[in-house]
Amino acid sequence: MVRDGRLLLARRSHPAELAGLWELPGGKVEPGETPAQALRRELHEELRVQAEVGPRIGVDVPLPGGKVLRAYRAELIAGEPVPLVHTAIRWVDADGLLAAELVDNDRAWLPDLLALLA
Ligand SMILES: Nc1nc2c([nH]c(=O)n2[C@H]2C[C@H](O)[C@@H](COP(=O)(O)OP(=O)(O)OP(=O)(O)O)O2)c(=O)[nH]1
Repeated sequence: MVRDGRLLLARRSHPAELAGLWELPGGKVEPGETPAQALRRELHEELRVQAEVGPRIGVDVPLPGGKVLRAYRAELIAGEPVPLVHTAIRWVDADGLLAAELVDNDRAWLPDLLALLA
C-alpha cells in the first residue's frame, strides 16, 4: 500500500522464523472474494484503513502447498494505519525499502516495488 510516494511495510509477529521481518500487508483470499476484495478486507482488518486496489505488481511467488503469493498496488484512501496484527509498521521510500529486512518470499518483488516509488 502506498501513500505520497512511500510504501507501507509491516513487521511480522509470527511464526518464529519470520517474526521481526517485514512484509507487505495482506492475506489470504476467502471463498467468494476477488483478490481485490480480499486485499481491501485484509487492509481494513490489519490496519483499519480504506484502500483502493489497483494493478498487480511483479510475478506470482509459489508457496509450499500450492498457494501463490500475488502483489497488488493499493493506495491509502482514508484512515491512519494502526498495526493490529503486526508488531510495527513503517512507511519507506526506495532507500528504506532497500535497507529493510524483508521476508524471503517478497524479495522477488523488489524491482517492481522500487519502480512504484521512483
Ligand atoms: N500478507 C502477506 N503474506 C505473506 C507475504 N509474504 C509471504 O511470504 N507471505 C505469506 C505468509 C502466509 O503464509 C501467507 C498469507 O499470510 P496471511 O497474513 O494471510 O496469514 P498468516 O500466515 O499471517 O496467518 P494464518 O491465518 O495463516 O495463521 O503468505 C507478504 O508480503 N504479505
